[in-house]
Amino acid sequence: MAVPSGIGKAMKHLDLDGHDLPPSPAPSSPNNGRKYALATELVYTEGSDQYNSSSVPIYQSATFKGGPGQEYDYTRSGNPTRTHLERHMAKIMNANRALVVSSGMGACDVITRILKPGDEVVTGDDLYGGTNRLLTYLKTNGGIIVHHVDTTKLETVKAALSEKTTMVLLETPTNPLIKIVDIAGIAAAAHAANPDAVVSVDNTMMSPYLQNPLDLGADVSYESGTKYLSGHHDLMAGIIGINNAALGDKFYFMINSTGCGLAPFDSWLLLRGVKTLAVRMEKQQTNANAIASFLENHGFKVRYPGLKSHPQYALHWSQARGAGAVLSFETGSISLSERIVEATKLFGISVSFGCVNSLISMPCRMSHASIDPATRKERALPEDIIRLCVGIEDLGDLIDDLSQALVRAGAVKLTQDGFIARNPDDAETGTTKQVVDEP
Ligand SMILES: Cc1ncc(COP(=O)(O)O)c(C=O)c1O
Ligand SMILES: N[C@@H](CCSC[C@H](N)C(=O)O)C(=O)O
Repeated sequence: MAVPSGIGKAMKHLDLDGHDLPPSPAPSSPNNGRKYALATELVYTEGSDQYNSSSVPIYQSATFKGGPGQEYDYTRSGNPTRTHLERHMAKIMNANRALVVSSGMGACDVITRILKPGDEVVTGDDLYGGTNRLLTYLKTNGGIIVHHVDTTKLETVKAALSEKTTMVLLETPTNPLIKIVDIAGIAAAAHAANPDAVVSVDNTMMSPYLQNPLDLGADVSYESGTKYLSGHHDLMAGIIGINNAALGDKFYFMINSTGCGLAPFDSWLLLRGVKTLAVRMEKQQTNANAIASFLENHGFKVRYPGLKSHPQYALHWSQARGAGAVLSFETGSISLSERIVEATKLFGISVSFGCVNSLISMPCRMSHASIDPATRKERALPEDIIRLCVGIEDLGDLIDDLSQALVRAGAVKLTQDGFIARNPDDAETGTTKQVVDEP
């Protein structure tokens, strides 16, 4: 079968020792030839096969015949379906090049593999548990110095930066405390401290539909494609977007060397998912906004950048186009939080987010359980925090589900007007402002 026109162009790739490598996906052109609004670009792809197939074929082949000089030889090194996805992702991430790998953590691994013993990393004090786990491993086994600081405070970040800082790793909004980090401010400060510092932003909580870190001065934008990009929790993927060609080549070298490039079928599935990102995200954030207001109006401390009460509301909206669909709130009691989580029906108890169906979780028991309790306490991660990931279901059904769960758990009571009100005096639940249970 002929290689689809428009997919991949042969280019020479040298490995780090200067040897020829099999051809890798070509970087897309600067500015990516974006012609339309983002919602259109998500759907619109150029290049097809000799049959003008509307959906790019799945090149389910490990090898390609032909010998030296051909565009593809082995799927670990490059595959037409993956190339098509990488071109598409580069376009929507405003990147010169995108690389797709087997998971979000795979992307983080590829990026951090450029670190050497003695290098310093500045990162946040609220991070996805898996990212924290990888950084802890690098600190313990790789001789990397990792500074966890409050990245919401530019001065604190500046104090941690130096000419020894080789990487800055940011999340914004952070998972799960939904803290906002000034991408442009930190990128400028990092590059002032060390012009070669690689500023990497984990964009998982926003997706390229809502935020483009490369436009704000980041060197690398990466994310878990397992979340919003795929949208259906049916695949794992990680995406890395870069503008710097040399950095892109280093990352490609790591991907080819370690074999973590995304498989053809998953590449195809992700391409399909990305096409509906705009409609899913719009509906998800409309629902999330309403749910955040509903909870806030009933006395809960809600963390969501769509709420004016968010302490960094203005900063968030200066760098993003929406609030996303993940919010967290506290109840004041671990056992109360557990009862709420167990009482919902539409909100499924599960890790992850960005999916069409709504999810509920207790991060300290689930997504962030790998951060030891002492560190969670030190970093002020509340043990009772509940995270909601809002899907595309009917808003009325979602609010009804949450309402009945809050009532059944004893967190609220129905007033004469039929409204739900907080019930802080409930003796059985003890819903005080303090966390009363031991972790
Ligand atoms: C913010 C964030 N970054 C990265 C990851 C890692 O992604 P993956 O699960 O696809 O490895 C996750 C979740 O797992 C996440 O929540
Ligand atoms: N057992 C997994 C937990 C995955 S958490 C997935 C997602 N990032 C989230 O925040 O929910 C692990 O240990 O990594």
